[in-house]
Amino acid sequence: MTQTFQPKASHFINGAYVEDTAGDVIEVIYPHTGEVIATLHSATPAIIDRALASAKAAQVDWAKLSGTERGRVLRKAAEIMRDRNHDLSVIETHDTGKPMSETLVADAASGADALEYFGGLAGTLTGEHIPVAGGDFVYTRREALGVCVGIGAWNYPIQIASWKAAPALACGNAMVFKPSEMTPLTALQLAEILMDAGAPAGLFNVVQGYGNVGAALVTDSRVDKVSLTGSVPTGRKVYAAAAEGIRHVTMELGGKSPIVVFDDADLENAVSAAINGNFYSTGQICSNGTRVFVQDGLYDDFVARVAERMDGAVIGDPMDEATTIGPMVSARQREIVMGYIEKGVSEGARLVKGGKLIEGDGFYLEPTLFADVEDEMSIARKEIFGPVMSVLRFTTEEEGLKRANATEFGLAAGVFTKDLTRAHRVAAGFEAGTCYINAYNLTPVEAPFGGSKLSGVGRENSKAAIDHYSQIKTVYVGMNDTEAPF
Ligand SMILES: NC(=O)c1ccc[n+]([C@@H]2O[C@H](COP(=O)([O-])OP(=O)(O)OC[C@H]3O[C@@H](n4cnc5c(N)ncnc54)[C@H](O)[C@@H]3O)[C@@H](O)[C@H]2O)c1
Repeated sequence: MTQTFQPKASHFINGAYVEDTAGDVIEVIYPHTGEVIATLHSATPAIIDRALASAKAAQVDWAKLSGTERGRVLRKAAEIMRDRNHDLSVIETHDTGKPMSETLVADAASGADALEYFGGLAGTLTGEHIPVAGGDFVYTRREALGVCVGIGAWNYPIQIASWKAAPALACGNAMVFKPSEMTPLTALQLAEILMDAGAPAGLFNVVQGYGNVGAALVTDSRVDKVSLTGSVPTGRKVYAAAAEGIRHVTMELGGKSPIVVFDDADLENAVSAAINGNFYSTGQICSNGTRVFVQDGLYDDFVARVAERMDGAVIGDPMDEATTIGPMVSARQREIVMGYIEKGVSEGARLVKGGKLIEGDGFYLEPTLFADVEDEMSIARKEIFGPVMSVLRFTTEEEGLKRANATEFGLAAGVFTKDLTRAHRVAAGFEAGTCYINAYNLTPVEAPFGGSKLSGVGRENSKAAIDHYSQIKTVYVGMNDTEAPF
């Protein structure tokens, strides 16, 4: 019998758990067994109203604190999150199906990094002094936006919540966060941690719900900023809805990123990057390098070596720390991925390995390798969001780069080569927000992360995120008599 993870109530508002059973039921399912591990309720209009009202009220005094005082709370929260890492990882593994070997190092751990980083930055946020003609001067104040709404995807629940909350709170904002209905549990834990760290009630609120709850939040007149992590279709809707109220937005959306491997690349490193960039989190990562372009001279060896190393994957119980591949998040997501695998075969790609559904209660499927993939095939164009690697052959640098960029997405891109000048030339040529040279999919909080083209607007993490959670007020100071024509 699977452990259950029923929280005290569905929502966290004004410093306390709150329930309203009138909302639609949300069943939380453990992807390893298909069993229900918690039952929550989607937010009703009354719950949404309470959450926004408490955020609005809490923000005023929070913004009056010094950055150092705000930062102290965030850094304390980072410490608590690290202390609770194991328990948080167990919940995250049950919520998402991702193996403990990942959640122990990549989820709450990254969330804690964000809280610590922005906690440190909070006290450094200042405006500037600008001398102008005649002894007058201008100074700027970096001010909070107000109430920020965060909306999360299901693949990195506590990481996404923390990556949004940390810069928002550091800048003096309050937040109402809506996790994905698929993975609603750990955002509540973040709310508890912030309270335990000394955050005022109402500063960080969690409301559960389906897309309609997200939509209601985005259009409320009390909301100043919306940060979404999700798919492009949802991004389009949320961006448009936010535009109605001229709200600030950050859009972290989908991708179909390329990894370009040249003949002179270190084969094992390139293969490792392609494995991580396609199979980590069972392929459910937005920035995955799902189109692997390999130059002629290395092509056959590369495909053979990936296939060989795939034999080392340990698929199964995500609670076993030896497991490296867990189930897909849901039966539905597995169905979508199986549909793409079938398309890959029917459109003529060479299925080198995997491709089959694994029977049982959990939502498992085999990690899958396609070679001889052509640019126009569905598996080379669409975001699959599953463990499916497509290898494509290329000959010249110019051709490789052109084909790598021939996508509507622009989230990430990687190049593997030992040629220093080529590495930088290709990185400069990539149409993507986050690029890698001889590395892939590393997302330290110190570095900006985000997409270009349809993959999004704005940046998370790093100092760049501050610009997306604050605004500049200009104060002109007259030091002279004011002249008028009459
Ligand atoms: N760029 C990034 O940082 C990043 C990170 C992780 C995932 N993603 C992307 O997320 C997608 C997978 O996640 P998903 O399936 O949860 O995405 P999704 O777009 O289906 O849902 C994302 C969130 O939006 C909410 N939502 C749905 N409709 C809404 C509406 N009309 N108004 C407001 N909110 C609404 C959902 O309830 C959910 O919380 C993939 O495309 C992936 O690439 C991007």
